[in-house]
Amino acid sequence: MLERELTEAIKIVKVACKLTSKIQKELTSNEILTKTDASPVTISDLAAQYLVLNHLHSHFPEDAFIAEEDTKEETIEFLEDVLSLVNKYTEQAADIKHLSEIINLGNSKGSVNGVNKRHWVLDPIDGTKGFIRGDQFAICLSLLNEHGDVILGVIGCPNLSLSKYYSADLHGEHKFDYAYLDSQCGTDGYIFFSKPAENFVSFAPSIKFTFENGDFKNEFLKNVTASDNKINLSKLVTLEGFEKGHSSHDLQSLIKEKFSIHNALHLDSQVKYCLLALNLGNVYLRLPTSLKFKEKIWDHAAGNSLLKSLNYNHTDSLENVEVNFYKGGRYFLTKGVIASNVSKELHAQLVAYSGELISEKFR
Ligand SMILES: Nc1ncnc2c1ncn2[C@@H]1O[C@H](COP(=O)(O)OS(=O)(=O)O)[C@@H](OP(=O)(O)O)[C@H]1O
Ligand SMILES: [Mg+2]
Ligand SMILES: [Mg+2]
Ligand SMILES: [Mg+2]
Repeated sequence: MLERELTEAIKIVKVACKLTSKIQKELTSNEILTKTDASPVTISDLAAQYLVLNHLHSHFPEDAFIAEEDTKEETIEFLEDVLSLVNKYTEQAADIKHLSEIINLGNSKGSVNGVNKRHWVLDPIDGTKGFIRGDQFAICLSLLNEHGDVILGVIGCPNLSLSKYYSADLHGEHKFDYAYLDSQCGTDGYIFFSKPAENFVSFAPSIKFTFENGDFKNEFLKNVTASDNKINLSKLVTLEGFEKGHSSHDLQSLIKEKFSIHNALHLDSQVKYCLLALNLGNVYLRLPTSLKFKEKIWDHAAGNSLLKSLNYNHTDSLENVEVNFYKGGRYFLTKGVIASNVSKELHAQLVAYSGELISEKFR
């Protein structure tokens, strides 16, 4: 099931990884704009969105798209830079009209339209601030079926090296030799992918993917299973954002205090979900900094695909309800996110305390 979708998704995420990691090293300030919501966008966010949507649209013309970027706010000079980047990279000769049309395919409002279509959900660069800083970022692609269930996810992590996050003291003996896998990554990092219906999650150094007869082959594919899970509760690790404006670091610290969690990783993007899937981290905390902020589905859908495949927990941070990718169209109706690979009982306790803290802070 979904073999063709997965193959094409991996293929194009791999291309986007190559493009973005190359641009990250040479990005200049005139290739960055600030959007009206005060968040940054770069020429490579738009170029990656074009490449991914163009590829998927040509292979799956019936499908709709929800993607983060559009061309409304960009100046013409900026779009011309995006176009020359795309044309140089693909050796094609697209024009601004085609470029804008493809990028803006991502404007679907989703199921709130009452349109029962499959939707590809794309964050062409998740963690743009991390990307600009030279840190972690991810290309996050997922597919929702006609009912809005996440049925496939691919996360490309061009800047990820896993051995950095593995410690024998915290994680004990581990199934994977991360130092060896890292040595196979070159400059392209990792690709994670999953199919929840089959409880399937896998990852591999992106450079090692090859495509034969329309299918991908990779001698380094490593399958992840929930039963690999030997979590030592006294050594839990939280996964939190890097940017203090994106999640409430102060409330998250109170949770760590209450549950005696002494280890935390702060890093940008859905790379956090990848570390959770590998049990290199255990509790993803994303408590809101304001109740006005609406979480976007492209910031969590691909990560949800990994977690769902492993039967890990993925809920709101106010109430212990599963995150939902169709009721709110492009947005979550709920506030904040907590994800974990701990027991359902412990997860419920974490969310209950988080809910108390949030209610108190925003009373
Ligand atoms: N105020 C606020 N609250 C919550 N989330 C916000 C906020 N502002 C931005 N964003 C979104 O954060 C996305 C990046 O997520 P990260 O997990 O990388 O954030 S961080 O590590 O905490 O900085 C980021 O995604 P990208 O724009 O794709 O980088 C935004 O969608
Ligand atoms: Mg994002
Ligand atoms: Mg983004
Ligand atoms: Mg953004």
